[in-house]
Amino acid sequence: MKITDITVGVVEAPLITPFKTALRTVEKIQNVAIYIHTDVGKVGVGEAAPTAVITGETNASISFAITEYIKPAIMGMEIEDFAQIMERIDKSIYKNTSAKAAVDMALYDLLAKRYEAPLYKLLGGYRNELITDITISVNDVDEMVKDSLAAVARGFTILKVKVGKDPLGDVERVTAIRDAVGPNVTLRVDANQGWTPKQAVRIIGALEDANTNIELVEQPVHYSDIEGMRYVTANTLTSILADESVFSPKEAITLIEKRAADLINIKLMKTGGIYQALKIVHIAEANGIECMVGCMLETKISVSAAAHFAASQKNITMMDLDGPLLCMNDPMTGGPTFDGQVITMSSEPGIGFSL
Ligand SMILES: C[C@H](N)C(=O)N[C@@H](CCC(=O)O)C(=O)O
Ligand SMILES: [Mg+2]
Repeated sequence: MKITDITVGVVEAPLITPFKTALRTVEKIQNVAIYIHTDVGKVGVGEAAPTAVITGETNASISFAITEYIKPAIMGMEIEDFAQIMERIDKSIYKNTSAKAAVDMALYDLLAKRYEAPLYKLLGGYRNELITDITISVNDVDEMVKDSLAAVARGFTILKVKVGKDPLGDVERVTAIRDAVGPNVTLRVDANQGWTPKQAVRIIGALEDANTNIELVEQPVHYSDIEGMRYVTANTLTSILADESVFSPKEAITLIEKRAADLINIKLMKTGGIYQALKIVHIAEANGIECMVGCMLETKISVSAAAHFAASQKNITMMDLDGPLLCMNDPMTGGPTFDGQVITMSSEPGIGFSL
């Protein structure tokens, strides 16, 4: 199966409510969709999210990287020569991980279609159902409590609570949410780099003293402050999850060697796709570190690819794949179903979309 063309388009979805973190506020998803065409008429589909504050990429940079660098490097290649294609993509341009991720997932879509298997089965097929958390945007306490109660009423049992924008109010935010939702809801806290190491130890300690029973705290400090991550991990009892600090397998090795986190959040937009993500999950597994699979503000196209990856591996024990649940409309038919917190894998070949 030969690659004959790669075309780039746009995928848009207004969000149900504004998405707010310590890093940014977004009201509408505007991502890049890509289609890889082949000589046998099969088409692979992928998506890239321009998360400039995390990956440094924009819509324009993603489209340019794909059409001017990645596409020329792999045009005409046979899908079956998969590792060679991946090597060419890696060498075609430095970083640009979301652009690479879109191409990588479209190629995996084609590879699985070639062998007539659902992608998650081809990758390892560990489970066929996933439970995702849902994000509670950072806002005033009352609004976050209201949003948390609404999510619980919709059946969500795991909330990912965004903090870090106003550190002085964060203990009150999380404590109020715990009081409102009761003890049976799992709370994850994501500071998106918003705290200093000392603030993080103080805030997490206060949450521990208040018996808020937080499952984990994600990326408490600046992504480049690995010593700060180590300090927070060493000085708190709550599990610390690295997100923005880990893009590549090498960064995962450094983080693990320095004991700078207890857990790793893998996102295809950070790794450059499934091929590199598999390396991170295996490095982590060999070191006894469990992984989450997360997403950026992404629609069902790329979150479905992430779901296939997450379903395939035993060592992926946490899912933050709520992108499609935050969108007003669904751009695709077919693929995994997103029904409340339950994501169910489908038996269609590839990622599963009807194109
Ligand atoms: C959408 C997901 N739940 C999430 O929070 N992802 C990121 C932030 C992504 C973004 O700003 O687009 C995270 O930090 O985990
Ligand atoms: Mg995060």
